[in-house]
Amino acid sequence: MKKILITDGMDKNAIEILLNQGFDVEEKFYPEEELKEKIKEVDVIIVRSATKIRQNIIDEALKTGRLKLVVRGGVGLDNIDVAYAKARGIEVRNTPCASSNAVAELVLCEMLVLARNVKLANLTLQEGVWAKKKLKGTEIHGKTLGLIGFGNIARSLAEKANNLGMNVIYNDIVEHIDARECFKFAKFEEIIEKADYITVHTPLTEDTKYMFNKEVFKNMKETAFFINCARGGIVQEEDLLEAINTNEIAGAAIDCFENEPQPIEGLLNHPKVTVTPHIGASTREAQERIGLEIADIVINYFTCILVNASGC
Ligand SMILES: O=C(O)[C@H](O)COP(=O)(O)O
Repeated sequence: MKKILITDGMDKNAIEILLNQGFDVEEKFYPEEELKEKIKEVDVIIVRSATKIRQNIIDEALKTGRLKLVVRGGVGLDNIDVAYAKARGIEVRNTPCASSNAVAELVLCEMLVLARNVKLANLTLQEGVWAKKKLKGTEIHGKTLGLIGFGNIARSLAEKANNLGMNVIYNDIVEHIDARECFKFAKFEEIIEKADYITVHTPLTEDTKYMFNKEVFKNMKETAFFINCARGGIVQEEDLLEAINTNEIAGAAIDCFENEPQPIEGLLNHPKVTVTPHIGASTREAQERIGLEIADIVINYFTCILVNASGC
């Protein structure tokens, strides 16, 4: 019987599907040292972003040769040493589209929260201060949204923002064809200088590490907001804090931190920074879609192996 280990949770219906297909499923988080042992006993491991599948874990798996498939329920693969695993015959898969809408909706929510000073309004009212006069906000309608990276999430967000009357400009490694000409390709520097909301949607790689730093924040508008629902590490967080404290930018919304689950204090406690604990993909709908896609990936993987083995 093929054994599946799920370490960061998975939709219950999808687990049911795997059980009904005859897989032996264990759902439990193992800290690194324990995972080094556990990984030797499983054929498949299913993770989100909390579990790290680094070379040391893969090396342990190779001692028994049982691990065949690593599935990332979600998009970012920066917690898995993909090339190392694949070079050793272990397949790695993710679910690249299933959570796009959920993350795009969170970014949209963050823009409105920033525009209308919702965090400050909450904090002051909870302290008994009726700060109505100080809380005059702005509207996102008519403002410019600058997207850095134009993959599935950014495109979903671009559509929504466009429907709400925003101008959308984007930068990516390639210029995308947009027949309706709703979204305009722009240089990175141009987006930084022009946009009222800058939101990053790239993976964390050697090229994007600290892409947002002192120099970049210095060139943003004083009224602009910065949003990161992509990955910590793309942003130099100390530089972001300084830019907000010196009024170089107006504020930020951060869902992904360099050091999770213990972000730096300065960001957590700042009245102009909205913080959430990496919940972009955490909607019921997204997790259902992710679960079903994972079940499909696992079932297809083993079906193909059987078909190939029988020489069909
Ligand atoms: O890369 C992703 O899919 C998102 O960052 C969500 O990560 P999570 O599954 O750990 O919430």
